[in-house]
Amino acid sequence: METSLLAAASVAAIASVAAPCSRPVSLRSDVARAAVRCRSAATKNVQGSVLLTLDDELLSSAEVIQWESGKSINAIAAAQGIRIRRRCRPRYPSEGVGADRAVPGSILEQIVWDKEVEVSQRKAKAPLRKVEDSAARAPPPRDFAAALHAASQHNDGLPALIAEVKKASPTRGLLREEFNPVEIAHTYEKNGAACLSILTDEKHFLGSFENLETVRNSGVNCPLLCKDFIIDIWQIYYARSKGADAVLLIAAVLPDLDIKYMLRVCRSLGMTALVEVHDLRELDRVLKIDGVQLIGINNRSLGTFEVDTANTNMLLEKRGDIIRKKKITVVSESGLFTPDDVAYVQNAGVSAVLVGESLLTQEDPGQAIAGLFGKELLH
Ligand SMILES: O=C(O)c1ccccc1NCC(=O)[C@H](O)[C@H](O)COP(=O)(O)O
Repeated sequence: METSLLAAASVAAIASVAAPCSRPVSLRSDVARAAVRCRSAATKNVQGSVLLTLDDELLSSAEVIQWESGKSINAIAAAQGIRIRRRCRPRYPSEGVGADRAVPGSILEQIVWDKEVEVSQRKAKAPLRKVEDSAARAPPPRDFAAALHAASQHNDGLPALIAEVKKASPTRGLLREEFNPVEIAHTYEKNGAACLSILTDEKHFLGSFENLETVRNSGVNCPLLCKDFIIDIWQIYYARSKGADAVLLIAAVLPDLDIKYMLRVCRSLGMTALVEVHDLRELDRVLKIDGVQLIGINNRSLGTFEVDTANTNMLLEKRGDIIRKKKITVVSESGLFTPDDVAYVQNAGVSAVLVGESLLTQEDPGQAIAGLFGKELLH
């Protein structure tokens, strides 16, 4: 696995990461119980703020029992094939205290551990109630899924483009020396991008919420995906308050119950969730969750960084029928560089592509879009 300067620097930082934060697991159980009790009314969480009005049961009784089973969240996640261990969640005796917990098993686990510390610090400065109020005052969200659908219908037969604003990444290090997110965003939109993906993770991607907010306020019209590693609903409200129209929910990180819960939070805010999978087990988990509109198939393994567009083809060969039956829109993500790459994933059945590196590493990202598709996109 190629390690970048960013990854090396982060490994050094992980050693000093703060002790697990103190968010009690019981909070989740309390919310779960409250959600079950108040199925058709506004639900208040233990901080007393309104989470969302439930139009149907948020959690089945079986799921509440699961939370209250005394099993650790990591044990529940591991049973779903999730290899990312959560550090900030209290450890149960059964999980042991071995030194193995000090070293991340993958860059994704490292990102999640860093994210837990970051979110904990942000929440200390801006509690959920405050961020909910900010989100409520933000201009209404744009329809991310509708923008993709419209573009895929009028892109002269080509898939819709989600163009990514990303300065650096763990695999490639610094992608673009001269990085002006607003300039890149406008160039993308002018050259046919249907939506934009704005990296907001600072530590591993040199992104920021300031970038998201300035792009939103700069007159860009297309919907914006806050590209971050969501582990807590607080982040969804915060992204909305900064102008995001969509967020990414990564199945390799989030257990089913988190995804289900976060989908409802997104719906309550009028936002779209792009639910990302990499393998068949994750796809099958997500296909069992009601309310999923968009599935992103990441061609990059977030564990090994290997990138293979055949991943999109393989998963759609196996599950394309059920996806079409459920009218789910599929986005192929990562490792797309040429018109042949785009044609390959489109023939597999996707109607949108998410592209970063191949656009950002070229002098003119706008011309790079025409190069990627083999012709200019209609816009
Ligand atoms: O891009 C990385 O190195 C990376 C490493 C670990 C987790 C996520 C990572 N990237 C996020 C993405 O999924 C990509 O930014 C996005 O799909 C665009 O991919 P690309 O066109 O290859 O830049």
